[in-house]
Amino acid sequence: MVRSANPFDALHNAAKYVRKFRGRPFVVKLGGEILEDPALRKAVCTQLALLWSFSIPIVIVHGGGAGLDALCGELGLETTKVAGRRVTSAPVLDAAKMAFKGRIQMDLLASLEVAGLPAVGLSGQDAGLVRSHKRPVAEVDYGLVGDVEAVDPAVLRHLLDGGYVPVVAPFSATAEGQVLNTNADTIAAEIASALGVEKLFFILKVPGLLRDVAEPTSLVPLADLETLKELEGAIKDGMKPKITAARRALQGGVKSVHLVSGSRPDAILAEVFTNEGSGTMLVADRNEVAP
Ligand SMILES: Nc1ncnc2c1ncn2[C@@H]1O[C@H](COP(=O)(O)OP(=O)(O)O)[C@@H](O)[C@H]1O
Ligand SMILES: CC(=O)N[C@@H](CCC(=O)OP(=O)(O)O)C(=O)O
Repeated sequence: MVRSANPFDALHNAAKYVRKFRGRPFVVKLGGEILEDPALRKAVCTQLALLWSFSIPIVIVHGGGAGLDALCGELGLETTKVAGRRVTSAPVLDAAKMAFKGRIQMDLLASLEVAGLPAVGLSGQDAGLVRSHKRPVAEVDYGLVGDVEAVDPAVLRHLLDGGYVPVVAPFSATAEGQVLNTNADTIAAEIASALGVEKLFFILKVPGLLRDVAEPTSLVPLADLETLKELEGAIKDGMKPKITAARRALQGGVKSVHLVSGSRPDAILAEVFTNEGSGTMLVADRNEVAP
C-alpha cells in the first residue's frame, strides 16, 4: 500500500472514495483458504467492519472448499474436482451442508460479530434467493451441483434495509426443493448482478490474478475482457470458475470485479481507498476506466 507522508492527505483521499461508495452495497466473496485461517479471517473481518462503519453496505458470500476437502478426508469420502468444481455425490452434499452452513459459516459469523458487524447467516436456499437446476451430464457428471437459473435478492434487500450484513453459504435449490452444491464464486457473481452493485470483490490467499501462479510478483493490476482472453492459458484450478464468474458479473452490469489478497492486513482497504489499489481490477473495457 502506498502511504502518504501526511496522514491528512491520506484521509482526504479516502474521503473521496467514502463519498462515492456510501450507501451503495459491495458484494464480497470470501474464499475457503482464508476462512480456514483464524488470524486471516479476523484481519479480513476487521477491514470489512471499517468499510461498513463508513456506511458501505456489504453482502458476503462465502466458500469453504478447503474445509469441505478436510471433512471429506475425515469421513473417508473421495474428493474429485473438475475445472475447479466439485463432483458432488449424495454423501458429499451432506458433508457440504455440515461444513458450509455449519462449522464454516458459524465461525465466520463469530468473527464478523467480534469485528462489530451485525451478520446474519443464510444460504442460496433461503426465500428463493438462488434458484437452480442440476447441472446436465456432459463429459462430466457433477452430481448434485447446481447451475443458477435465477436470483431473487428480496431477502438480501430486507436485511440490508434493516442494517444487517447478509452472509450467504454456497447452496442453491431447485423449484422442487432439491438443495444443490453451487460454486461460491458463481453465486457471488449472480448476486452481484441481481443487486446491480458497482463492485464485486473476491478475497483470496494469492495477491490477485497472476501471469504465473508460481510467481507472486507477476500480479496483473488491471485487465478487461479482451486481456482475459490473452491470459486464458495462465488461469488454472480454482481461478477458472472465479474468472468465469467475473466475466458473468461484468457482462451483467457490475462495473468492476476485484481480486484481492486476504493474506495482507490492509489489502482490501488499499483496493477501495487508494488510487493504486492492491490486487487485480477487472473491467469490461479498460478504455472506459477513468484515469
Ligand atoms: N493465474 C492465476 N492467478 C492466481 N491464482 C491462480 C491462477 N491460476 C490458478 N490459481 C490458483 O487459484 C487459487 C484460487 O482459487 P481457489 O482455490 O478456488 O480460491 P478460493 O477458495 O479462495 O476461492 C489460487 O490460490 C491459486 O492457487
Ligand atoms: C460445485 C462446487 O465446486 N462447489 C464448491 C462450493 C464451495 C466453494 O466454492 O468454496 P471456495 O470458494 O472456497 O472454493 C465446493 O464444493 O467446493
